[in-house]
Amino acid sequence: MTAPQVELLNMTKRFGANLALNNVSLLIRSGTVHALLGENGAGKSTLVKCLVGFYHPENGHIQVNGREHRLNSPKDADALGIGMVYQHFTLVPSMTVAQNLVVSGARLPAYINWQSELKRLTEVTKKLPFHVPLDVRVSQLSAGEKQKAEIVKQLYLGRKLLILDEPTSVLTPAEADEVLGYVRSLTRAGELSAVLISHKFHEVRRYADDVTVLRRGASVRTGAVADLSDDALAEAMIGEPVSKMVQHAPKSPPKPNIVLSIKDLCVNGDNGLPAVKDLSLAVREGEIAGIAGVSGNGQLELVEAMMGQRDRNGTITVSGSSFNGTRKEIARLGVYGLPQEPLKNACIDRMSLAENLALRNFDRAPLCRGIAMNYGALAVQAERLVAQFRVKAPGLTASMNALSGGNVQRAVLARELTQDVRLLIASNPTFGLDFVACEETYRRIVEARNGGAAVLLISEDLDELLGLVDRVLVMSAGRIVHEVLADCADKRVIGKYMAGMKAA
Ligand SMILES: Nc1ncnc2c1ncn2[C@@H]1O[C@H](COP(=O)(O)OP(=O)(O)OP(=O)(O)O)[C@@H](O)[C@H]1O
Repeated sequence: MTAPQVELLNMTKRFGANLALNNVSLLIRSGTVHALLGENGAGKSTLVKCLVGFYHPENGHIQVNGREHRLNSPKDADALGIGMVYQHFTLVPSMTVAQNLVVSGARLPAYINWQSELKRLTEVTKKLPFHVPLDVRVSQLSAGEKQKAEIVKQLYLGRKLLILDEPTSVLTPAEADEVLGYVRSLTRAGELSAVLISHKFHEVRRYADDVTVLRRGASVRTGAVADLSDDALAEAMIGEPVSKMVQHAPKSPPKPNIVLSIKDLCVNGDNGLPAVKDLSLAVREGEIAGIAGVSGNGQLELVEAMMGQRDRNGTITVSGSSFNGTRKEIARLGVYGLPQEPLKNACIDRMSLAENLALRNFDRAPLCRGIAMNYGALAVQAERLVAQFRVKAPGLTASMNALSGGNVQRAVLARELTQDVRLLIASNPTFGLDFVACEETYRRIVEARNGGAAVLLISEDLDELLGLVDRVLVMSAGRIVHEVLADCADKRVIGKYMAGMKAA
């Protein structure tokens, strides 16, 4: 048996006055998958970053197979066979998968024998239940393939404790099953121990043996997954009994006026090849139109072209006016967005939370008087939005960098959804959110629709999409290949179109 037993004991970590971990202990039994659950900002990432030597706790220590170790840097974790697959990608886009894997080792020889390395790599990938193309540049891979390559990299590096931070958010349900099923089979064979951070209860139930719930930096519940119901886990996460899901306001039928109209849109991807091909669609007032599709089928390029961040051919109009995504047009036409990776695409990470909350209206009264900023009004607005959307942050003046992933998402939601929204473009808006925040996001999107906004929702989560939208459009290889009213939608048919097949 080579899978280690790893124990974290009494870990305490502060960021300034913020106690991110408060005396947390965690036992990862040899050959098991241990799930970590917790609301956004509960301390999950901080805990695992201590385990990979990235953060240094003020107190506490780590034992591997009963022996105490001090992790001063990620190199120490590497030497112990501990590795992590992050939410963001770490592979070099301009290199092939094989090149990335070979140069990822901590110690590189002066001379690389590519032939023998490639042989070794082929041996590793041959055993996998999924395909990872070794000779393709990472920039050409879909998000799902990149995520699989990240996992293969860790296995190739010989990790014995693998930490997976929300690994399935960019995978289709079938891919998620392949990847997590494989990790579980390695743990069951005694070759690996694993930590799985996830917000999805069904994933925890299916793939994890044990679970620990963190709340506000403390471990509040731990045990075998089989002994804990979903309600018990949810209650441990939020600290009170869970009331049933938020009831969405009843929907009113969409109005005939078209808000967003896209005609014959063509957009190239980063590789210079067409990513969106002659795409046309329309979204009406009071309607949520959902774009379903496996990531990497042109959704990103479509959104970027709509928001003026990418060259395009074809026409886009909002409420009858030509739309190029300029700041003036956005304000005049009421176009707001919840983009993917909000820290990168919707925030200025070094600026404060309060400043980021004002990015849409800093140049309008009451936030500015003439050319002078009114910092008092900026703070009042930030306080109101933080309370209303329950953003947890070290303070209003903390930089966006200091917020947990889910709280960045909440802050962007707060900023975008409290404007006069006439068109909302939401791209995987619940990526990384805990279940309470997901429900809140759904409620607010539905409220925007019921208030008369047109909503274009792009989501790789088919269940989420079918639960929210009025009409589904399936995007595959840059085109809309299928369209159906949500009430008549058949998940299997949509799945086939998503996979590029024609339904019978
Ligand atoms: N580099 C940092 N500087 C200051 N505070 C930080 C830093 N990183 C995390 N924090 C704070 O520590 C707390 C725990 O954050 P952490 O990222 O560990 O939460 P999480 O459970 O992983 O959340 P999520 O589900 O949103 O990813 C939060 O209050 C966060 O604001």
